[in-house]
Amino acid sequence: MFGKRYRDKETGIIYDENGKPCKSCNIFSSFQSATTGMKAEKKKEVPSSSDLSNRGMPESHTISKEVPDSVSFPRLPDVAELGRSTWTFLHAMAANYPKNPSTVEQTNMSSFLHNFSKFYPCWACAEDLRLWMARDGNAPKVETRESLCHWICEAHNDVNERLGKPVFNCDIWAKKASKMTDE
Ligand SMILES: Cc1cc2nc3c(=O)[nH]c(=O)nc-3n(C[C@H](O)[C@H](O)[C@H](O)COP(=O)(O)OP(=O)(O)OC[C@H]3O[C@@H](n4cnc5c(N)ncnc54)[C@H](O)[C@@H]3O)c2cc1C
Repeated sequence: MFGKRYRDKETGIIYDENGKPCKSCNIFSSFQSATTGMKAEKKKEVPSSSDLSNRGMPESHTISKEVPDSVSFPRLPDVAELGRSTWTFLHAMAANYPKNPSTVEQTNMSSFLHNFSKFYPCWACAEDLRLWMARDGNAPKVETRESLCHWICEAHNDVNERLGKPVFNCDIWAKKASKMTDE
């Protein structure tokens, strides 16, 4: 089914408009089996909360009210863990942004990035990002997928520079990143 994004209800695999499995929407193993022509294991149905009651079940099947020790509890990430996950998200978002976005999509992306710079959980990082964005020529470049990939790379480089880390060549990065969904 080309020209349209869709979910294959039978396999659970999600496809992009180019007819290829969406790299950012699937678990890597499902993606691999789809590209090698194997049929992915059908996703198991998640029981609804009403199915989870113990009504009519033998005692051995009753659901414990206690949380098992193996469950890890939510905790706040540190700046590096948060940063790595966030850069992964931002670069992936740019690589999946429309190649030729509509005016509405451009406005929405620009608003998202301005709001992101207000709510990023490391407030000090967010403050620096807002200062960087306010400088001449640093407003979000949302006109095309490639321009957005370039802009996120430049934003990342600004932090890299401040932290004394190597910087990327954003011209090369943006060309590569904006074609990742076509590979
Ligand atoms: C908006 C924002 C602001 C931040 N501000 C601060 C701060 O002020 N102080 C602080 O200590 N930390 C800050 N961080 C976190 C910091 O950027 C790093 O994420 C963290 O230090 C972990 O670094 P890392 O070496 O694992 O690689 P990361 O910088 O997290 O990068 C992950 C991977 O991305 C790739 N990469 C690197 N640069 C680029 C680029 N320009 N374009 C494309 N890919 C690239 C590399 O392969 C790298 O391994 C910030 C994070 C964000 C998202």
